[in-house]
Amino acid sequence: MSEFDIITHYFSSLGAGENVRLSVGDDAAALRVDDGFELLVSTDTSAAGVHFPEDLFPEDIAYKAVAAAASDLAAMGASPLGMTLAISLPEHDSLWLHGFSQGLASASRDFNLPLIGGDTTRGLLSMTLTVMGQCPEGQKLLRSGARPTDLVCVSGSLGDSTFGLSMLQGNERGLDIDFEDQEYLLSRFSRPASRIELGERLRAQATSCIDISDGLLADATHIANASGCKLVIDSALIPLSTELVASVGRARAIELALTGGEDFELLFTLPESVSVPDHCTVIGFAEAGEGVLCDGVLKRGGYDHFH
Ligand SMILES: Nc1ncnc2c1ncn2[C@@H]1O[C@H](COP(=O)(O)OP(=O)(O)OP(=O)(O)O)[C@@H](O)[C@H]1O
Ligand SMILES: Cc1ncc(C[n+]2csc(CCOP(=O)(O)O)c2C)c(N)n1
Ligand SMILES: [Mg+2]
Repeated sequence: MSEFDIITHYFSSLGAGENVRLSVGDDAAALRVDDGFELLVSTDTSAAGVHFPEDLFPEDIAYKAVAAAASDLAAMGASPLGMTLAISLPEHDSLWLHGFSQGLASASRDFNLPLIGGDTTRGLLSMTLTVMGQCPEGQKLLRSGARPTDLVCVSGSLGDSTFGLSMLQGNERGLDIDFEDQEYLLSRFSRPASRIELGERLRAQATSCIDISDGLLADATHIANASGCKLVIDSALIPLSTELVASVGRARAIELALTGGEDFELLFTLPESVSVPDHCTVIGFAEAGEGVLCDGVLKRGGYDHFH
């Protein structure tokens, strides 16, 4: 199969969407942005051995890569318009590519991101997704707007994904974990959610927002630094899944939530007057100062590619 056969066979049928004017097949794609909206663009790489174990199911590799990229649109309060995929493949493996394109199709549907273009090359397994979304002018969510007295909130539950990865890597064999809990925790790593609807709901309400990709402490530090204030967090308030607590106990679950990363939940600040959305939890507040104070101690930590 040639490069162009691969594109035609696996990557050319997911490109239709409400705002897509021109899709796969030309030298560039064209998207329409609605009147009064602005275009938001974000790009994310997923590399074998760095973002996923090489032997993860290809369906999950694709799904996770799209979810991780879509999560940055959610963090900005953007509504999805489309995505491009630059993929490098070590070889032509039709079984692998079939699975990959199935996962890509599911994620494209779930996150409302038509695949409008890309690039296909030979190389170490890696994919770079560029996602595009739109937001009414002036309503996008930034990291920089948190103000003293704002509430610090987080969606969903934290820590599941990093523990799911640890299970996949065979590090948790000593634990006796219920089969359904295992399934849930693994899926939180390989099929993460992306909180697009929550991001849209937070437009013009949240004073700051970020998605949790590097871990709660690291991403809270990004909000604190960008906003020029301190975030005060009570670890006892961090939302944890019953599955994670049943598997590792509360103390380790909190540690995983603080530093694990790839939960792809939203961390945001709200003025006290705004009601907290469903499935979100208040874990602290903002005050004058700098850094992240967790249980009375200034803390840092989380995932860093070069540490
Ligand atoms: N090589 C680069 N060239 C230009 N800008 C970059 C580069 N790498 C990162 N950035 C920009 O730096 C900022 C912070 O990037 P970072 O990767 O920490 O955020 P993110 O995209 O939310 O993270 P994640 O990759 O976990 O989703 C973003 O605005 C990003 O676009
Ligand atoms: C095989 C394997 N080892 C480790 C990890 C954990 N991991 C990789 S990147 C990242 C943060 C976000 O990255 P980025 O900032 O590039 O989006 C985390 C928590 C993984 N997913 N797979
Ligand atoms: Mg992000």
